[in-house]
Amino acid sequence: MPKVSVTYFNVKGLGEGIRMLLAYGGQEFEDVRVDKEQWPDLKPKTPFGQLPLLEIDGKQYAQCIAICRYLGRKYGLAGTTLEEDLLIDQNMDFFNDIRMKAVAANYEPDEKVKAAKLEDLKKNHFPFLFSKLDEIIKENNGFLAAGRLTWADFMFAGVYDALKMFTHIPDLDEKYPSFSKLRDTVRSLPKVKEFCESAPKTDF
Ligand SMILES: N[C@@H](CCC(=O)N[C@@H](CS)C(=O)NCC(=O)O)C(=O)O
Repeated sequence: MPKVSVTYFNVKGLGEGIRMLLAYGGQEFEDVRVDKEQWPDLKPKTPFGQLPLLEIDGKQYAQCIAICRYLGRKYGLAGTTLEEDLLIDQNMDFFNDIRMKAVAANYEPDEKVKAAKLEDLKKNHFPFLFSKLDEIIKENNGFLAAGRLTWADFMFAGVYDALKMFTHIPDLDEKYPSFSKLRDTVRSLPKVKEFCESAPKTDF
């Protein structure tokens, strides 16, 4: 077996999909979690100055969606046609667009501007985006695409709790039960469950 490690911060966020996919594939890996103090030294040694980072036999790979897509292909969780792959990518990118909107507002340094941006998202953008996402998941038998489990669901499940926090919509789970259900479906897959139970506990 190759020597594999995943390096990320001690949260689920963008690293969790990769961790869960490796667990699903039965690949042993070192789950490296760096803290704020270690990060400045490591940053220049990563491909793009960011985490997560996947290492396979000493070779580094970055960009979480690309990594999840690669692991999905490896473990039989990709599309069966080019068009199915396109739909998986399409819905993954849509979900990521929502995430990026929420993240951008939260990283706004001016508190007043931040509050205004969040308000605008909640009023004018999230209702459309989340109902669309809900519709997509319902049309796909509870999954993000292809009507069955794919690698994109692992990204979704890893990021969902962080996204929820960034939206500041405390009843997101109640408004759209399909979201937390999909997260739980992935986290309940036998080998994934085992990983989640043994991993450090984090809120998001
Ligand atoms: N496009 C990258 C984004 C990675 C990213 O934003 N990583 C953040 C943590 S979630 C990071 O490394 N932040 C620390 C920094 O930029 O110094 C991916 O998908 O992997």
